[in-house]
Amino acid sequence: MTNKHSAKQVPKQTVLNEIKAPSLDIKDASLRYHHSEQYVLSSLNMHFPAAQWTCILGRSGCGKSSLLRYLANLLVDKVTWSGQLSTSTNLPLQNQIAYMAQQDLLMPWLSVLDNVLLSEKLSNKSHKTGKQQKSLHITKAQQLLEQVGLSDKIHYLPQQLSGGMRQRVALARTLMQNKPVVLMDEPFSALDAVTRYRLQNLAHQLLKDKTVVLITHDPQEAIRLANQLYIMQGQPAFAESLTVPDSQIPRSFDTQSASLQQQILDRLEQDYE
Ligand SMILES: Nc1ncnc2c1ncn2[C@@H]1O[C@H](COP(=O)(O)OP(=O)(O)OP(=O)(O)O)[C@@H](O)[C@H]1O
Repeated sequence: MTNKHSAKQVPKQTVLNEIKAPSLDIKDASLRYHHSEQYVLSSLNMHFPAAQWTCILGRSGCGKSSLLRYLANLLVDKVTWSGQLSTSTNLPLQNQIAYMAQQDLLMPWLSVLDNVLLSEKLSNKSHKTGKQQKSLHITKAQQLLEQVGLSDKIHYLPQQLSGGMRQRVALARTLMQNKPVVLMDEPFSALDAVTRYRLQNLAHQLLKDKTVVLITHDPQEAIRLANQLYIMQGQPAFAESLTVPDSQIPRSFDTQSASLQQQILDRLEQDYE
């Protein structure tokens, strides 16, 4: 077991996208932003099973993004964290993670294609990549853009796209990274219902072997995709696990999922009282 973002070095030759997806465990954790007296998270216990989808729901402002950003190593020097964060592999977590933020974070001066290729380009700067490898990356990026329905927009700049299209570019960029752990913060929120439905299916198919943590405000989305479902509630927030139906994912809506949806809404409503 490895403790959180440990300084252990990954061997240079290690190809991260070939690493088996790890499970993640959080034990009795708390998180507080520096310059704030309030804890955002407290007594947090969560288990993200290897190669499965964990969905997290919770009232706006309860700390879901803070948790994901901490896991993505984006809150260094900004928060005080206590508690245990461990993974089932002996590798630093930060090298295993692809993170898709709530805002698409696309580079405005880069084309859609170059935005999707960005992480490859950055890593190519440190590891020399041959022409053949580069052209494989471009083909893969084009395929992903086709799968998210943007093959006719690959040379557009982000400002020429709608919010939902930008979200699809961000999804393609996340898939392109091919990391064993994928953290997604409301990845489908700006999409129309049918595009959302299709991209949920696509993401599920393409992220089959990954450990996925997905934040959503949509109970139906969580029910469709979750192997494991948490509701974060309280202030500071803790996480409660809810049992999901033992059915194939992505789930179709049936009486069992309707009853889970009611349970989720009841829990969420309680948190506003
Ligand atoms: N950089 C920061 N410094 C101080 N406090 C912060 C910072 N970022 C977030 N917070 C506070 O942490 C709490 C949790 O915010 P967070 O964005 O994690 O919530 P959330 O559950 O993701 O909300 P939403 O569903 O609206 O995205 C909020 O009270 C917020 O004001």
